[in-house]
Amino acid sequence: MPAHTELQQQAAALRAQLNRAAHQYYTLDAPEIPDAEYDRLFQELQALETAHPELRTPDSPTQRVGGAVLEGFAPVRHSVPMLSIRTETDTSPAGAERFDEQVRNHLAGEQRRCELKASDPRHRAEPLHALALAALAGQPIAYVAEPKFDGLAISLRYERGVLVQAATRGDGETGEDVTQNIRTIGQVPLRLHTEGGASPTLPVPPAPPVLEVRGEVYMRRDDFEALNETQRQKMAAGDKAAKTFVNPRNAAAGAVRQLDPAIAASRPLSFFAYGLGEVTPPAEGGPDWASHWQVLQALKAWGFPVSALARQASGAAELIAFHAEVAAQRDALPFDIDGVVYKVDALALQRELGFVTREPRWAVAHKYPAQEQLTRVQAIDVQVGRTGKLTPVAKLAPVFVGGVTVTNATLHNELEARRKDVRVGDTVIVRRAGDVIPEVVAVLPDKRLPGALEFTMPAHCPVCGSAVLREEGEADHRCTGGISCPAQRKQALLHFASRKAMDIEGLGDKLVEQLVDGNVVRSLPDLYRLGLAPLAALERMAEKSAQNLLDALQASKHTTLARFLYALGIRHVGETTAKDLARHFGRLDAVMDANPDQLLQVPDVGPVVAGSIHTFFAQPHNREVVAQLRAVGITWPEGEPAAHALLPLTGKTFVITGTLPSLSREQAKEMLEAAGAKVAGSVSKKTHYLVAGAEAGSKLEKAQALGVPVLDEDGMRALLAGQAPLPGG
Ligand SMILES: NC(=O)c1ccc[n+]([C@@H]2O[C@H](COP(=O)([O-])OP(=O)(O)OC[C@H]3O[C@@H](n4cnc5c(N)ncnc54)[C@H](O)[C@@H]3O)[C@@H](O)[C@H]2O)c1
Ligand SMILES: [Zn+2]
Repeated sequence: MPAHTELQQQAAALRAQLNRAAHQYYTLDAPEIPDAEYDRLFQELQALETAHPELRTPDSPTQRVGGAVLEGFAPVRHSVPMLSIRTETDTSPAGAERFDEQVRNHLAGEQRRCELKASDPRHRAEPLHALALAALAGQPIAYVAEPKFDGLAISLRYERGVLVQAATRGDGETGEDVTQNIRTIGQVPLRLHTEGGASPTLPVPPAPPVLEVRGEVYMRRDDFEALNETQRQKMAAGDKAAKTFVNPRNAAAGAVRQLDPAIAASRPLSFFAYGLGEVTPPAEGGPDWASHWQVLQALKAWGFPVSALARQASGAAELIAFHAEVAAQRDALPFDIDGVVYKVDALALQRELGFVTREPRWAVAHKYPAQEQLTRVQAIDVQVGRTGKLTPVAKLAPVFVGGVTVTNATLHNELEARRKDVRVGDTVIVRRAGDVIPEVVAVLPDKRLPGALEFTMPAHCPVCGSAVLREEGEADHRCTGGISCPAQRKQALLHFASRKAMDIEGLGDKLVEQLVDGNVVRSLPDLYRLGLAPLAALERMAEKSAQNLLDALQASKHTTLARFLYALGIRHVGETTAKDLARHFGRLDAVMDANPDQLLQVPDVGPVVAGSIHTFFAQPHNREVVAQLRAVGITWPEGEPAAHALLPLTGKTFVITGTLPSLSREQAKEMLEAAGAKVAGSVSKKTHYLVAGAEAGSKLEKAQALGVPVLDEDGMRALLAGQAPLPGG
């Protein structure tokens, strides 16, 4: 048993560590350690203080909630404090059982106090609530189970149904006035929906004079990824102020606690309501809730988003089932949750249970495996993708995060790796949430080993040795080896075979791996030269599946030009662009021989895409691949060559206005477009002709002012028939 002063020092050290982390997290929205690490230290301190209550100090993080009010925000005093929730970190079902047991134990304790003699100071005068007695008699307790959203708590104050103030939790007693920022969140009603209601099936209670709604502001994962992608692009473009966010929670907290509402407005935030603060009921006909579930229904009726996952649950068994069910959905949810919350449903029982320091006794947060963990970088590898993009990947000491063991985490590109300054040997925070690839989000600088070297991108492709290039204004480095690079060959084959490309069923990862590694397939046309015997000789390949693959290859030979173009894996040519190209040019040769100017004629093709297509077909080896693919029998129906370029009105822009004598505007538009013209919605300097009918208004005036030639329907028809000279053209 350590000496007492030693324990004191241990407690003081933990408190210092936790206080620093809490400041970083709550006040600065920039945590330095993962939550799991914080929770571990917190529990260590809690255990120490429980074993030795004399070590507890009033300023201990175990005795307080949240953080300080930031300078610049007006403080808001919460008339009903905003508390924390006790955390159950045992992620197994036992966590739910323990909570149910604790609730019962507390009620049993109260019952014993009732039974004591009136002379005993521990005696309790008023009897236990009937629901408590029922629970003690062995009836399952009614709970509500909800997801625990990973965002930041907000209190919304409505007076006579109108949002008047929004505040953060702060230290639980005093929060920050963030009304301006919260108003920018579309999901937060500015006025309670009391008439008609948000849902026609729910009875809508009248608005109480004062209603405080408590809930969580959060950022959806897709919004978060998009925000970080934008930030990365800004950084690549040289914006020094831009930075990426560690996780959706911090991005959301940073946006809400932002002194400039314009910035807050530009960050995509969402909201879930889950409870109430102060409520002043009207004299009569006001809310008369008996349960938390009823409160949630009322919130929904007033127009607040309430999670569809929230559910009534009877006894520990149903809590356990809920925990498991939501766990199974966790990765697929559009937002982060770090656990579920169980709440005693009956408000009378909640009152009976009351609070301890910073937490209600009637609720518990039952956690899931953390989505962020600490681990060590053992190496930084560079992977080469289908298009030759080089991605630095941190090889990690295996770590259980977000429910799976992670050994790789992306560093995106050299710029990101350097900005985060990830080095071999570093202790880092890894995040894995949902389907997103695990990511190193930050380094713990204190734990860096001496002599650790800064990361640099290799000058040569680690797979094929070709030179590595970074295009002007691009964040990514690329291998210049093309499909001669084995890394790109595998990916090129997989892409070629994929459903939206040549759709070769049965040609998956494992097989491609074997075909390329075994040098059986060196280029795309090799696929169509495969014989039954060598295929059937491959690992995990029976003659039957080999034959199936040959059949699939045979079937894939009849395709469309769009699929074929997409299948070639030309950089920047996705499915849509491939379709546009096929429609525009009709024939493959026309695409291959098009110069960038001609490519720019294709709708939605810009200079970058045009350049990429042109470069691709300028490579002799790519033309060779195409020729061989055609030689092995790949065919598609070819259309009219470069039809538009030969039409009489190609390159001319028309605007149509007013009522034409015999044509609808839509018909006129179709006729013009069939002749190669573009039909625009408004007149500008770039307009070549205005076709005007009766009651032409401002467009006619504008055309006249700009000197744009004006045609009537007959004039247009003449032009289409090639009879009139092109005036002004
Ligand atoms: N990484 C760090 O350095 C660091 C530092 C301090 C705290 N933290 C993290 O912050 C958390 C600390 O807990 P806390 O005291 O701030 O509160 P908490 O997050 O554990 O629990 C209370 C909060 O849960 C939220 N919540 C989400 N869904 C809810 C629901 N359905 N019903 C009710 N409440 C719901 C509310 O915002 C409420 O304020 C822990 O997860 C801890 O790891 C991390
Ligand atoms: Zn290469």
